[in-house]
Amino acid sequence: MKLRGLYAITDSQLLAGKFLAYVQAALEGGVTLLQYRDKSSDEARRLREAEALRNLCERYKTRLIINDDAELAARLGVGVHLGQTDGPLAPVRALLGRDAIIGSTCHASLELAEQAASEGASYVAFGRFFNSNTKPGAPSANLELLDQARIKLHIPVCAIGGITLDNAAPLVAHGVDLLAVVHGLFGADSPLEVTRRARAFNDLLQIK
Ligand SMILES: Cc1ncc(COP(=O)(O)OP(=O)(O)O)c(N)n1
Ligand SMILES: Cc1nc(C(=O)O)sc1CCOP(=O)(O)O
Ligand SMILES: [Mg+2]
Repeated sequence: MKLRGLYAITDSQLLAGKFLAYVQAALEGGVTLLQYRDKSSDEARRLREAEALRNLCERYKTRLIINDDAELAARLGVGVHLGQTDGPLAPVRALLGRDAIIGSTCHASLELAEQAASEGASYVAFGRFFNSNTKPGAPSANLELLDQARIKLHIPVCAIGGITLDNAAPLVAHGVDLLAVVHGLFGADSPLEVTRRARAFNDLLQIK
């Protein structure tokens, strides 16, 4: 199955007090991948929330990805996203098995992306493409990189960083498969608006 569509990423601060309601609203609108991103060290809460997300994802046939934490991903039988400082990919592929989705942050580097692909990444993520509320200091990437990536890479390409409904179209036109979004999806005033945004991202990607 080729990975293509909206990649919703949770944010513990942004979703405080409305976590499951907003995630469910996004799934209702259509989400290809859901990433549980929680940078805290509260292991008990992380396990509880990740289990709740796994149950929700099963209902909506969405694939769950855990940010940073391969052990938690293995425990739940789901995928993982690894950044450049989150450890090597190959042992995680061995731990999670060949069918697991493993993503790799490659910033604006095709070399990192080719290396990740050779180590068994399921997709590579480039970013950030725009100003990001969630991670303002992330290194920036541009559209030309996506053109190169389309030529050189044979795995799905994800774009991240400040993506909204107003700026996502050029990313799609330059061949992005996955649009990874925090604020542009979950920074909404109501669950209904989250669902509307998810549907609109899918329309941009021509996902039914
Ligand atoms: C889809 C996606 N792309 C990039 C990242 C960033 O990963 P990383 O560089 O490890 O930074 P943190 O998210 O861990 O702060 C991501 N999480 N997801
Ligand atoms: C987690 C993350 N990683 C990035 C990178 O460029 O690697 S940008 C980012 C934050 C994405 O959130 P928002 O959609 O609110 O900008
Ligand atoms: Mg990380």
